[in-house]
Amino acid sequence: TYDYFEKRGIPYIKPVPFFGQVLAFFTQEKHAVDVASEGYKMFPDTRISGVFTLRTPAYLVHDPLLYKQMAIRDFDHFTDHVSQLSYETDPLLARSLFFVNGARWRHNRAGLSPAFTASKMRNMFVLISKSAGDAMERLVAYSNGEPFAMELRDLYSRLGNDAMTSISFGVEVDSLTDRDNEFFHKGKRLAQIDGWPGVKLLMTTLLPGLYRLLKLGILYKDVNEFYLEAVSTNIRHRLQNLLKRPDFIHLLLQAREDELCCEQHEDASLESAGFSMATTHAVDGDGERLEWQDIDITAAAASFFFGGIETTATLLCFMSYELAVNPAIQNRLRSEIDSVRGELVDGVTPTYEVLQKMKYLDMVVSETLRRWTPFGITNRRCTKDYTFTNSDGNVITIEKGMNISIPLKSFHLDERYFPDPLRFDPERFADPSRINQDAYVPFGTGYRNCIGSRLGLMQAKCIIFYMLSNFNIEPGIKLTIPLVLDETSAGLNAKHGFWMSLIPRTA
Ligand code: HEM
Repeated sequence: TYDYFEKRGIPYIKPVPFFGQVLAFFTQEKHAVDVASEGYKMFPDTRISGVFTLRTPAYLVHDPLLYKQMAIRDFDHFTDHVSQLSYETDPLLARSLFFVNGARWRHNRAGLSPAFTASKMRNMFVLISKSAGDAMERLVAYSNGEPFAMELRDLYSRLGNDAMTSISFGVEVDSLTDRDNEFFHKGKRLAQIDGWPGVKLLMTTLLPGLYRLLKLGILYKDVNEFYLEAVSTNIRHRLQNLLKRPDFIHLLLQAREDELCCEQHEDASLESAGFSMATTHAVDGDGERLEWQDIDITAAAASFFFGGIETTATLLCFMSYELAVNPAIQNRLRSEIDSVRGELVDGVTPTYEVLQKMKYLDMVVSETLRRWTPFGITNRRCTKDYTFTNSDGNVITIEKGMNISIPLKSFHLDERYFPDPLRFDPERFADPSRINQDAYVPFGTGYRNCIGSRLGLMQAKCIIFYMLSNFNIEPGIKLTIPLVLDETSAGLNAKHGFWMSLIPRTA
């Protein structure tokens, strides 16, 4: 087994017997993303290297251009993600967009894309802004004009949970006051990517065979049941009372009736949600009509929740950290916020259009996604043999069935693409034409990139707008500087939390 890459002349990390390259994953001494991307720095001149996960050979892409080719031009060789969940153990996630593959993915992606157009997002943004604005009012009241300490991962998880519960499941909750409400409790379990669920999630990509063999499920059983019941009840209620609300359930019900389509004339001025937004590539669903049972609608909503909550909270946490330790950047961003306030009807509530044109806000967000990539690695499975030439002239054929990892974080921290990569510097994005767009991929690239990039960006921008309108963010006493990362989480997190001091601007 272990001579697989040797025979093909492909650089690879010498495996540890039985464990291959992933021993550190089991001992948790290194973050899983870093374990999986270890070869990237070791072999700087290759386009691809070899990895052994236990005894199975797999590939790691080093060249962003090769990733782009696989994701766009040669997409039909790489249509699938690596994980293969079963309906039996993961009834919701196995039906969700990230985890479905083949023809089913194509139909789902084509069917769901119209729910993410700019005008749909603008309509939905009203719900997001209301949810965040109401929460911020409560936070301001809580502060009573005095500075207070707060752990921001918890705060942003609550804000994100409430906003996503509103737009994904059609229910309004207030997790700042009603701290143990069932939607927050279940939502936390749904989006949990540390502890045992995180280990299982990592296993689906690092050790997919073992995961299936052990018949593990990622989501807790009670979470699957809770959301299925909640969404089915919500759907019945809407149909009986002819209710309409600009959220995902409404759009997915339209999809069920075959009424969901892109607007004939999308307003071009709404299109971009910023530099980092993933370009959309139309996927053809082969004209086949999808049956949207309640379980499919619940699965789609749950997948938006699962894919969107932690990633967006991570973006907000690290952005707040950088603003706290770089007060000049924070002040400049706050000045930009104050400068657009006159354009808002009530001087307080940000609109989609106003956020969209805030350049410095976009620079700060884009740089945070580069420096602290929330989703550090993605993957593809080779679905048809693929041949390309390596940098040394060696012709390589990736065989059907092989797994491929794409180290998004490594691209972002590679000094060949981003000089002085560990420095947080929004100025890099002052002139986007100077950014290597193949190497800047926080939302992945190609047909299977993130479907929710516009939503994630607008939500994060909205929340930070409210935060800086009301508070100065300063490092709290319990904050570790520089941050110590939690090596055991499947996502990106601070080991000791994001402890900040929030100083009301009126103080
Ligand atoms: C800052 C926030 C976010 C980041 C950094 C992020 C990043 C990513 C990345 C890197 C991928 C994999 C792309 C690939 O394999 O090429 C992905 C896929 C996905 N994301 Fe996001 N995401 C974010 C927010 C969201 C939100 C808000 C949603 C919900 C609507 C969402 C839903 C999804 C889904 C459903 C997929 C799978 C797409 C497919 O397989 O067709 N994400 N995301």
